Amino acid sequence: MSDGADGRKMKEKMALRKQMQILRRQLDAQEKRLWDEAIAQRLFTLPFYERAQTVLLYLDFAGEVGTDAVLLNALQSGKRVAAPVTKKNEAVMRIYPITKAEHVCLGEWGMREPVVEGDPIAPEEIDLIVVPGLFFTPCGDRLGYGGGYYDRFLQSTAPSTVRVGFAYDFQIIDKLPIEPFDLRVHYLLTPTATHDCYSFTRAGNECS
Ligand SMILES: Nc1nc2c(c(=O)[nH]1)N(C=O)[C@@H](CNc1ccc(C(=O)N[C@@H](CCC(=O)O)C(=O)O)cc1)CN2
Ligand SMILES: Nc1ncnc2c1ncn2[C@@H]1O[C@H](COP(=O)(O)OP(=O)(O)OP(=O)(O)O)[C@@H](O)[C@H]1O
Repeated sequence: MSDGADGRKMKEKMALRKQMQILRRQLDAQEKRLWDEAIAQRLFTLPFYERAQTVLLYLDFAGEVGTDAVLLNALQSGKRVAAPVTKKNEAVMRIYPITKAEHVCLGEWGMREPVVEGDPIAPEEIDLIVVPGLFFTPCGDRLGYGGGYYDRFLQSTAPSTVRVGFAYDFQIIDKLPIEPFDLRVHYLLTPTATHDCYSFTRAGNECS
């Protein structure tokens, strides 16, 4: 019986992923730049960004909300900036520093990754994580590509680590199929709104 319910959930997630991958690829380049800038400006005004010393960013691809402006701002502000490195045959996501915006290469999944130099950064050292997602709810639930990379990685971060999602307004929906291991984002930033999802990240707080 539970197999049937799990199967339905998986199918629902796959359909949502397909839908968003198509939608995002149709974005108008100029509109996308304006939206990316608006989201970055929202982040820059938030006290947890100012306080963060180590920031984990995803390096955007395939219509994801752009993070390059955040990368530059964080480097200029003297923060330690890092991004994930993933291998197709490995379930773990490793985090490496980016000291210069140009120190980026293409990884196995076709996404930009930091050029690996020295040791990875331990998950507990990260103050702020900008988490990628295809869909979010206003309560901070998230649907990613389905690799489970972020779900697993977030379990190993410190309780004080702030998770923030970046999304275009059309990526926000009321409800998402979620799993027991899913961790919500604490804040969700869109070009038009800053959602404070903190109260929903505590156990037992239902998203209505
Ligand atoms: N920018 C960015 N970096 C990231 C992630 C992400 O979501 N965004 N990840 C988050 O976990 C990790 C990589 N995870 C991945 C999980 C699945 C697929 C995947 O299925 N790719 C499809 C193509 C998708 C498309 O073109 O839109 C494929 O290769 O067929 C790729 C990467 C780490 N780095
Ligand atoms: N904490 C975890 N422990 C063990 N397995 C996990 C964990 N998190 C995710 N997984 C595995 O990863 C698979 C994908 O999870 P899910 O569909 O939630 O991905 P996602 O959140 O869309 O992707 P991502 O986290 O990469 O952005 C799940 O089927 C599950 O088996």
